Amino acid sequence: MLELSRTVRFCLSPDPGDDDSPRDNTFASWPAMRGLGRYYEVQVVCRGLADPQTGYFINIKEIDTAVRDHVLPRMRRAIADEQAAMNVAMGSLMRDLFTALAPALNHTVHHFALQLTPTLALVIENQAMDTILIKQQYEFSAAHRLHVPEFDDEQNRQTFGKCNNPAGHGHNYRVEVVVGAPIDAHGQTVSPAALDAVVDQHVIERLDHKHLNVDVPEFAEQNPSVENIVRVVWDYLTPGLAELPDGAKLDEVSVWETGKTVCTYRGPER
Ligand SMILES: Nc1nc2c(c(=O)[nH]1)N=C([C@H](O)[C@H](O)COP(=O)(O)OP(=O)(O)OP(=O)(O)O)CN2
Ligand SMILES: [Zn+2]
Repeated sequence: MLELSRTVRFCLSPDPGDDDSPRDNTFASWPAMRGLGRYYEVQVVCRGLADPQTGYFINIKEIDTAVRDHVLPRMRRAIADEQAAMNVAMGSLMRDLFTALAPALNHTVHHFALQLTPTLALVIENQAMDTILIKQQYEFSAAHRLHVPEFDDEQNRQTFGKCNNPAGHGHNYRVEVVVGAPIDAHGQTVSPAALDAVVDQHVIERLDHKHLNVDVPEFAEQNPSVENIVRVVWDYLTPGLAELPDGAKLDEVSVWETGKTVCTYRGPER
């Protein structure tokens, strides 16, 4: 089985006057931005097998067309009224978008993501249509030192190199939290603002602008490596998420230590 992912970018304004723009070279987005329109990105992830002759599982242009024919008009209707757009039932909307898209792509869509801001995406999967995955990214800055007290100086230097510097060093850590949130009877789901508040209180407040080895009790006895940080963040969030509406569950946490290093944790059982 192959998984093919296609990103489609588009800009919307309540007035669809830009529908006649050329459809080629859509990397930047099509329809293009007009004035103070809105920018969106969707990711369609399909699963299947490649045709032995063409090597294609599905032509990416078919995915573009399906998104433009089925997702864009629904999104345009959803934003037509500013007040209604603010209160839209995001769970229902995601389910409607998926249900409209799936037959146009022969039901090969495994999941569909709507990127709402550079840091926030909503995801719906074909086998869990009663749940939305909310993915949000955050950042904190912290200092740390990698050091094992049982090692001698040479062993510490060999193992951790410049990361063993006694005065420590810093990173701008990026954290991505993925929460599975049930869609309620009104089509609503956990709001990103509610998730942000939990992450802020339970994670950012504890780690931001701290020296992890000195200020954070969880790292008094274990190294603040990215592997340990991601598990500590998971543990901080578990009680915090109990404050969200019933049934919201932590699905995945990722921590980037640098642009090149990321560690992901899906809990002790996965
Ligand atoms: N398995 C792990 N290895 C390393 C970790 C870690 O948490 N887990 N952490 C570090 C250090 O924190 C270090 O600060 C990382 O920085 P650096 O080695 O500079 O990483 P870069 O990718 O920025 O390095 P380049 O110099 O650009 O290659 C080390 N290892
Ligand atoms: Zn480091």
